[in-house]
Amino acid sequence: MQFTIQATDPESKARTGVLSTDHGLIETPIFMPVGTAGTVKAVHQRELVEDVRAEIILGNTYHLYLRPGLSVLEKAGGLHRFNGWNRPILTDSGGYQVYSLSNTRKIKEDGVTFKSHIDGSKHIFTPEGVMDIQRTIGADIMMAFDECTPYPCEYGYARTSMEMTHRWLTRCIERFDSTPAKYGYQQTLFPIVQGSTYKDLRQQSAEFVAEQQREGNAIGGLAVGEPAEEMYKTIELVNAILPSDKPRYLMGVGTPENILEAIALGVDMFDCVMPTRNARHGVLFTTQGIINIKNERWKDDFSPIDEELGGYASTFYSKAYLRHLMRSEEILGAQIASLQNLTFYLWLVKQARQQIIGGNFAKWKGAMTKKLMQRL
Ligand SMILES: CNc1nc2cc3c(=O)[nH]c(N)nc3c(CCN)c2[nH]1
Repeated sequence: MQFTIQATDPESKARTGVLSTDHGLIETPIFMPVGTAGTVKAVHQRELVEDVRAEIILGNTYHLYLRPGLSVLEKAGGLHRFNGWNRPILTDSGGYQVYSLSNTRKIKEDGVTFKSHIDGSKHIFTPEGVMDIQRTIGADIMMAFDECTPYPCEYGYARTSMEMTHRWLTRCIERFDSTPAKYGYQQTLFPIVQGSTYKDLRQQSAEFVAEQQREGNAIGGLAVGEPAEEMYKTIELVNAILPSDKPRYLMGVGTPENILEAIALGVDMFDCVMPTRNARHGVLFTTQGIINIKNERWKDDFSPIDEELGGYASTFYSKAYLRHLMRSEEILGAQIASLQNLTFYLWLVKQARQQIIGGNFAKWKGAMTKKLMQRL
């Protein structure tokens, strides 16, 4: 997998690049829609390509392992063949999902035991096991098995957790480097930096991860409730240590403001459930600001959802109509709102990319953030 940096912003750490995989090219900065169980919720593959202009989507080891399960995915020839998405896929390694979904998890040196949130069955995820699972899913980019350190936590816990994540990373690398890709195209492994919000731990973790010299690196353990300022300080610290010629993926982030700030700090890849989750609750991100479409004020506003954004749903349907659908709990409402928010997120990173190329990203960022985060 190759990463080529194209433009850099003179007044910040922002840069644009192209990530080439066996399933095609990714232009960075990029937002990756989350397709947890093999689908981006309520969105067709064709809409993801033609309206959202998504370039890479996420899958989750935890969900796909439990359902549809490895034998179905293997028989299908991997997730790309199963859901028809023939562009790049990144899969998260399951640690975070076990942490956030299964309240019966136990963390041991060997791995994490948990009960399925679906049927209560008992399972264990080990570094080796999740490498094998991600080989079977067939993601172009696989994530190392880590513990997302909870926030806040004592220094001692953060260090112990980080050190275990480092030992698990060594086991992931050994397993990954000694097992073949299953479906004829290359896969790559990204390690994940932890260390909570402790400066020295974050430095240690970033150095350990950089030493592995992998083709891309991720920053984990953020967007877990810490103040935004803590997030930004941590990103700045870690990005000063991670190699600048490799893509940097900030996991689970975030709002439009977080994303623009992190791009200025040198982050290239993002994923977040916010666009799709907020959409299902009627909270829309638009080029004019944030709209809660269920609000009375949109009752007879027949203007398009987001004229400036372009794309089918945003220009074809009115605010009043979408409000009606959401209040009626019509499935179409979730579909339209999800398309709006995902198209917006891809639009946002594309705008950032153009501003970086134009050399005025830092100036543009401030005014754009203010406009996009205002509540209409
Ligand atoms: C929403 N906030 C958030 N923080 C994360 C941290 C990790 C993290 O530290 N490790 C892993 N493996 N995943 C994370 C995720 C899931 C990303 N799709 C996170 N999401």
